[in-house]
Amino acid sequence: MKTVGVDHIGIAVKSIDEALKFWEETLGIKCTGREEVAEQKVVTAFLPLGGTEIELLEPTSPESPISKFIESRGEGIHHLALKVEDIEAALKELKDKGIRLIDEKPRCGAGEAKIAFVHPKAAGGVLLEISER
Ligand SMILES: C[C@@H](C(=O)O)C(=O)SCCNC(=O)CCNC(=O)[C@H](O)C(C)(C)COP(=O)(O)OP(=O)(O)OC[C@H]1O[C@@H](n2cnc3c(N)ncnc32)[C@H](O)[C@@H]1OP(=O)(O)O
Ligand SMILES: [Co+2]
Repeated sequence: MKTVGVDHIGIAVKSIDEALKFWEETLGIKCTGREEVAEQKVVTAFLPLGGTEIELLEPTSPESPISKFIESRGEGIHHLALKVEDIEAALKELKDKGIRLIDEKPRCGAGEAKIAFVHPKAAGGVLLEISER
């Protein structure tokens, strides 16, 4: 599986506006845009930083995975996304290795990326996203 870098770090927040007061105003990291990803029940805000990005994730409904995460664990780091060259090949390789996958097929992510999640139990407690842009 060819991973080519950290695509982004996903951070669960109750309110992107609220969170930007810290990430933009206090730290000076600029938000380059927001995008709703309806399938994931989130609005995302991306803040490019040194070749990777911070992805702020705000839930759009109580059924959103982000709502559940915040309810049980509070706001904070939600997932790590690795950039891969070929997500189909990566998923096949992980499946062949018996790695527990949340998504066996890629789904639509922000910025027209193809994304898929590996279960946290298979990644040492980290929710791992793989992303092909
Ligand atoms: C827009 C897009 C993009 O970048 O383009 C995105 O990022 S979308 C980002 C939002 N979408 C997603 O997260 C989709 C993938 N996530 C999921 O399918 C779900 O959230 C799961 C990760 C399967 C968790 O589901 P759920 O909360 O219903 O199950 P659960 O509470 O029983 O959790 C199962 C076990 O995983 C742990 N767990 C849950 N969420 C976790 C997380 N974010 N990081 C690490 N561990 C986590 C729980 O503590 C529990 O462990 P214990 O049993 O030890 O207590
Ligand atoms: Co993500």
